[in-house]
Amino acid sequence: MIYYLIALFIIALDQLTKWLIVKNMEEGESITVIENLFYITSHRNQGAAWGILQGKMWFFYIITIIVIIGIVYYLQKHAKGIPLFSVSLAFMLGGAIGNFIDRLFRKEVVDFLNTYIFSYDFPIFNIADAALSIGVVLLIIYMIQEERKEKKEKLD
Ligand SMILES: CCC[C@@H]1OC(=O)[C@@H](C)C[C@H](C)CCCCC(=O)CCC[C@@H](CC)/C=C\C=C(/COC)CC[C@@H](O)[C@@H](O)C[C@H](O)CNC1=O
Repeated sequence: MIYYLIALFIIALDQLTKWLIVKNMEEGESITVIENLFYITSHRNQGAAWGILQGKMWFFYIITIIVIIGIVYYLQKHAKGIPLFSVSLAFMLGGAIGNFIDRLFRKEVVDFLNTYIFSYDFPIFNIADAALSIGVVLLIIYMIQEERKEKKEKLD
């Protein structure tokens, strides 16, 4: 149950930040937070990561609904009592729903986190993308841990 609250918190934070950007900034406007490192740039994306599949909203609706159903199923059936697994799913659930709300009501996704750390042209993203990516990373860590545990049990 607590994990749905984590997802809800992520959705609220994501939608609040996107609302602030839409309300207070023109598209394309950029605010320097840390010179050459981090900017807040108001940006819109009708596609997925790196702007792939521009405008294919139906495709995104279908994929996102499948992703959401899959996450809830795993949260209920397989992740009970496994905090790391549940948190990774909660982060992905929050992120997926956050962008889903944008795609439903805005027909595009609001992005504003503009960093130059990862690589020069790292795309501008939002809280939902960050939550999704963190969820993916946590899931990979969990799966590696599981792998090691199984190997160890086989050796014992
Ligand atoms: C993060 C998933 C993207 C997110 O997927 C979603 O919504 C899901 C729920 C629905 C998609 C239709 C399905 C996933 C497609 C797979 C994909 O895309 C490969 C992702 C790799 C990823 C590692 C997990 C790397 C990193 C990306 C970025 C930022 O990472 C911090 C760049 C974000 C900017 O291009 C920004 O403009 C994107 C815009 O906000 C719309 N966002 C989406 O489509």
